[in-house]
Amino acid sequence: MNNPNEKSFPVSWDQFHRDSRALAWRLAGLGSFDAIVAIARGGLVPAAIVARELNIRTVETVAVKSYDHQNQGGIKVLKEISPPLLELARGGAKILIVDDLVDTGSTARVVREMLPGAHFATVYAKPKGREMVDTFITEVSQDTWIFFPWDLDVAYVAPISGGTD
Ligand SMILES: O=P(O)(O)OC[C@H]1O[C@H](OP(=O)(O)OP(=O)(O)O)[C@H](O)[C@@H]1O
Ligand SMILES: O=c1[nH]c(=O)c2nc[nH]c2[nH]1
Ligand SMILES: [Mg+2]
Repeated sequence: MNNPNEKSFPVSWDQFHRDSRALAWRLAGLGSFDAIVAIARGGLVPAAIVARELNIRTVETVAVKSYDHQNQGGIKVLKEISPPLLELARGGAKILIVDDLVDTGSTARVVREMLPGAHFATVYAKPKGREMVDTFITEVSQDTWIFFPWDLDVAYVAPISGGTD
């Protein structure tokens, strides 16, 4: 498959922490949540930061795989939400779903169906998927690939002039 991501948006740990905290500030204005469901793997880091900021101790996971590197495949649910969490939701608890980003919205659609009344929050959103998210912090264009800090390393970059030193 050709890579439709012409632009790249690399995010440092520092920036990701700031953006996740900004998400927590915004969510704090919406009242309290009883539990978080993190969409693993990408949602684990922002979920931990939001859980710390909002003092939410019940953190559940759902594991969804949609991409191999930058190529989207079929959606696979690798780990379902646990029955006690679903029971909590059915009993009227306020559930917050957290992911790192929404791109096409496919992952969000699948998880929303599992928890219809939950609030869905991501740090970043692309235009195709933003309607699927209740709260996000930064929008990036559809042709941009976001590089998260856990996928990056410090590496040499050639000078703008094209030379090697
Ligand atoms: O809106 P979509 O087009 O569905 O894309 C967004 C999803 O894709 C990425 O997960 P990925 O499938 O790469 O798995 P990972 O979280 O384990 O890296 C990202 O973490 C989101 O969960
Ligand atoms: O690291 C990632 N960056 C992205 O922009 C993206 N879109 C879907 N899945 C993604 N993973
Ligand atoms: Mg993911």
